[in-house]
Amino acid sequence: MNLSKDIGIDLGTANTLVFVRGKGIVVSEPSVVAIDRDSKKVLAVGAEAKRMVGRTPGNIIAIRPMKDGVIADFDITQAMLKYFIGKTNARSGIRKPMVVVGVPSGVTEVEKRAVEEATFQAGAREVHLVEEPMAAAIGAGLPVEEPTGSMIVDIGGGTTDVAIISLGGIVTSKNLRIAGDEMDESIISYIKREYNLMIGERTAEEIKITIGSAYPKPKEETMEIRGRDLITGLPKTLKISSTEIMEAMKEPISAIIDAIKSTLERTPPELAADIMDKGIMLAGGGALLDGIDKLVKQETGMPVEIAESPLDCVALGTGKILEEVNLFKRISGMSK
Ligand SMILES: Nc1ncnc2c1ncn2[C@@H]1O[C@H](COP(=O)(O)OP(=O)(O)OP(=O)(O)O)[C@@H](O)[C@H]1O
Repeated sequence: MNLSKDIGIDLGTANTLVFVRGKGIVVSEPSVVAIDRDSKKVLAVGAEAKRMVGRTPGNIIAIRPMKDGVIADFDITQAMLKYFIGKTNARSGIRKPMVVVGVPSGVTEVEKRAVEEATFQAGAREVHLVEEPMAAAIGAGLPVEEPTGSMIVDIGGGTTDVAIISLGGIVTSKNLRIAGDEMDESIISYIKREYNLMIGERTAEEIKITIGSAYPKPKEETMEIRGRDLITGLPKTLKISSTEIMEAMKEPISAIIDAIKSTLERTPPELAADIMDKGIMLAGGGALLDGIDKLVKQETGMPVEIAESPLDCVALGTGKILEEVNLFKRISGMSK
């Protein structure tokens, strides 16, 4: 019998997912915390707090404590983790849980220690960190332990991780602090520049998910959006097209393509040959962007596949690491 309910966490910029050993993913919520500005009291966490973003009265502020994949606000991250871990009932076990947390590749030692510390404070007995691209590759079902090259591109909210993995280790990787959030920001600036209309972050994300694409759509789509006219100061409705949105998001998307290309350029020839055969696996919420697979294929000439549940890969990977002790021992880069 297990005395503790061990858990795996994808502590993401946009979403936090928690995997409980033997159960699977039990929490999947936005990484948002609403607090009272004066008392600093936490009022809501997760989905409930996200609904408040951009709609909060003066004394309530909604905070995304993770930025660019790392902790931007320590106390709030810790409160958020405590809440999510609490939701799993993991602390009701006889022993406190062992926790495996995914962190972006390329985070500094200081950033790693902050994640560890926040996880301990939130009630963990033992904390192990795994690099997100490794966890994502495991979660996407890539044969990370085999002597063959696998390539994973994890496009999240704050970071894009690109990695070539072989024999349980990351051979080459690149971490880019450009991902889904930058796509939203570029939609905001495009609409401001072209139409003098101010829209919020949530609207921008909705536009991206509804009509955004990385590759021309077979048929143009349109969408009505609402915002505040910067000249009159009044609310205004506007119709926007998928072609415009594709144009608006060009910069962050080409930065992601460049990161993929430069990682391929640094890949040892034998492994590059494996990738040519087996292709590139896309994971993270950004893999759901319409046409991103087509664009990556066109720009690299490699076969491209989208993971089965792109948003769940890192959490599923941390879960597999918890469940398979041997895998845990064999993959390098696990740190305590
Ligand atoms: N259908 C979709 N089309 C385009 N983008 C999407 C779609 N669904 C989700 N996203 C984007 O995916 C991002 C979130 O992905 P994910 O949950 O993998 O990130 P995260 O793990 O929280 O972030 P990070 O890895 O940077 O810490 C957000 O920017 C979200 O807007």
